[in-house]
Amino acid sequence: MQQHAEGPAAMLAIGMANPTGAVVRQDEFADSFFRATKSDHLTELKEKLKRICKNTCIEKRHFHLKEESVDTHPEFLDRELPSLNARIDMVATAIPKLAHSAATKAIDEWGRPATDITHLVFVTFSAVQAPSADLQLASLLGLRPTVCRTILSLHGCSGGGAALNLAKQLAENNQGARVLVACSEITLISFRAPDRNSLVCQSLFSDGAGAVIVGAGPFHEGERALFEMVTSTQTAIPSTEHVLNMQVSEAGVEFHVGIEVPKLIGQNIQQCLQETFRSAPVCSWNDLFWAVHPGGRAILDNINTVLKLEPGKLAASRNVLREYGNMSGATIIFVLDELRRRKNEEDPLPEWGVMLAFGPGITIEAMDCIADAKCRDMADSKGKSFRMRHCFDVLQHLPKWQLRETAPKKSAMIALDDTEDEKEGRNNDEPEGNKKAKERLKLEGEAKLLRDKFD
Ligand SMILES: CC(C)(COP(=O)(O)OP(=O)(O)OC[C@H]1O[C@@H](n2cnc3c(N)ncnc32)[C@H](O)[C@@H]1OP(=O)(O)O)[C@@H](O)C(=O)NCCC(=O)NCCSC(=O)CC(=O)O
Repeated sequence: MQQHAEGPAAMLAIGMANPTGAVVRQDEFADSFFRATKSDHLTELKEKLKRICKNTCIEKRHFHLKEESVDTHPEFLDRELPSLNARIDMVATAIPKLAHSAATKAIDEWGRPATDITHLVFVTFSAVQAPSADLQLASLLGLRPTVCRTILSLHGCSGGGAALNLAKQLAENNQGARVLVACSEITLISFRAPDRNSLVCQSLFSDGAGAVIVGAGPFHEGERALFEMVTSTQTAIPSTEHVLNMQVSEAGVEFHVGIEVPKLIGQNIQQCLQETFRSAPVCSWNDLFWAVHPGGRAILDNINTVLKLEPGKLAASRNVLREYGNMSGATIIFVLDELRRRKNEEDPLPEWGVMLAFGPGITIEAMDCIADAKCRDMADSKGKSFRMRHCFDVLQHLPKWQLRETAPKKSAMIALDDTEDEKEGRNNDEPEGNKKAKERLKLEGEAKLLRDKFD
């Protein structure tokens, strides 16, 4: 395998799945949950959960665990009883099976054999044994025995973002690599009886799996770039480890979600985005499409307010929250799927956008992405002409002072279109050094023209 691929990685196919165990309407959740956990006598807690559920903007959630199965596991309801082994036994087959449903859909859409997958990045917070669900998934899908597997555990809701980030690095640094990202989350590992601190988690979390095929050029005939993955960053908000975390104990996995999570994300999101878009500044956040992990309604509301987003900008996230709840790391893949379906509808999506996921730490995974019809058949266009046009679009809208600061740097990173090379009589056999020097001269010329226009 050669070291580097051609150009940035792209998401080539997406698949999702939910367990068939139970679909619970949010307005019936408190009754069902208190009945299953034999907690109906805790009337105050139940009323509070009902109030919280009303404000989540969730309509229904999918679960692997059926209400009647709780009866056979009294240890799930009593913190003093060890329950980790029973939980692990139950999720050991369910997690890879759910991942398999999502991955099969992604592979079908991709249209190539599963044996062409070179890397598997598996995400789950239920992986507390080895070998784990990643090996089972590889076997269920019939992947090659040489497939390079990595499992990301306990990344919580940022797991999907972290896996896509890693898949981008793998695809870009290994020519010909095709990476399967699979996130499979089942809340059974953390299911427990209600208490004051866990009500918010109980009102939000649900089960689901998402899968994405990631690859970089050269692309095979028929491969389409749904989202080109441009720049990714991971930011830990300092001193917030105590605010959002997960603990594994004999009683299963316990989430701690502090009340200050939405506020902290709101306070730090601008700075995080500025880092992601450092080499390609954005005129207005409203120029982008948004794929945001819907951790909770209040998180989306805060992001909306802080970034002054127009109504509807977070519609894909809100829709996924409404239909499925918070499926932890898998949720961001559902949001990306929702967006790619929207981009085919009448109201076109902006070409450039950002994906955001949040997890323990508090960690923010961010990636700027390009969703554009012209990039879809990258086997022909390699997406280069789009990036060039896009960068100059951005430059044209920058204020004068920012243009002066940015234009030379910006232009230096723009790749030239092959067809432009041909038009100007450039020859592919020309020495690399000559070609680069000519590119630089041309780009500097174009940047100067733009600067002159604004001066
Ligand atoms: C849950 C909500 C929809 C509830 O909406 P409301 O409009 O009712 O909000 P509210 O603030 O008035 O809260 C209602 C009641 O819940 C309590 N409350 C709110 N958040 C709480 C929390 N995190 N822990 C404990 N209690 C909490 C409030 O004190 C209040 O109690 P009282 O009524 O007694 O005054 C919203 O608060 C929300 O979206 N919060 C964000 C949830 C979040 O942090 N999600 C991230 C999940 S973790 C994730 O996504 C990443 C990961 O897992 O890694």
